[in-house]
Amino acid sequence: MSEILARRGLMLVLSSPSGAGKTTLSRRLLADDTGVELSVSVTTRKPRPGEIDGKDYHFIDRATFDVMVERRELLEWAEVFGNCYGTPRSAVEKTLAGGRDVLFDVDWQGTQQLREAARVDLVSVFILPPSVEELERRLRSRAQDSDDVIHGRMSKAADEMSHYVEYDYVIINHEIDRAFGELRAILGAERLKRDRQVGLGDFVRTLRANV
Ligand SMILES: Nc1nc2c(ncn2[C@@H]2O[C@H](COP(=O)(O)OP(=O)(O)O)[C@@H](O)[C@H]2O)c(=O)[nH]1
Ligand SMILES: Nc1ncnc2c1ncn2[C@@H]1O[C@H](COP(=O)(O)OP(=O)(O)O)[C@@H](O)[C@H]1O
Repeated sequence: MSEILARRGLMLVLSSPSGAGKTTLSRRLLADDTGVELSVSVTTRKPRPGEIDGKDYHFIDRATFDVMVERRELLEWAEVFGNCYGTPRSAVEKTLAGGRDVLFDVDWQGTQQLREAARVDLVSVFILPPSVEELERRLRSRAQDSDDVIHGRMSKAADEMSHYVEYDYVIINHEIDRAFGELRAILGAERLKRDRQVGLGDFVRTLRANV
């Protein structure tokens, strides 16, 4: 019985306009698959009701954020909707080295920076809403943002959605179970890519030697 081959961890990025469903999909994937670890971002945004410091985000002040940028402790960072967000470098490198996959919920600016830093490890997925009306309905149903914030995020949605062309895969989130099945299919296929399976050459040589 051959042991399960080791593999190199991949960087799975989910981006979408606010309200399209990336947090919902991320939480389901983390609950469903122990091989995936969330990259917990730092942000200067204030916590929303129910958000847990250290789990959803590391909530920090602007001065601390700027120090992390200066010390190059962030793999990428961006200003989004007037708040700063960034990916701490050390946790990502540790998870990838352990052969586990890292899940990122970052905007198109962060995805561009991650692609420049680690193109071969990156798998990028853009989540689209089924309609603008449904997007706004979901933002309002989430009831985590004020009317002003919702208006601001809707006004940015058109520009954000124009960046779908930069992503490897696109999921239209009509219904959450179907969208989650599609996300799992993408991850499953990407994990089986030949150049991510460490030790495949030796395994095949052994097979061929025993014919
Ligand atoms: N570049 C970058 N973007 C991030 C990071 N964390 C979150 N974001 C993005 O910032 C935007 C706002 O996130 P958030 O305030 O949680 O609102 P949400 O989109 O409604 O969930 C979203 O597009 C996120 O993908 C990060 O570490 N880096
Ligand atoms: N397919 C869907 N159908 C209906 N509601 C959805 C669907 N996907 C997500 N939602 C809901 O829409 C709201 C926004 O989803 P969320 O995951 O927070 O979006 P994002 O992280 O992209 O801003 C949440 O209340 C979530 O439960």
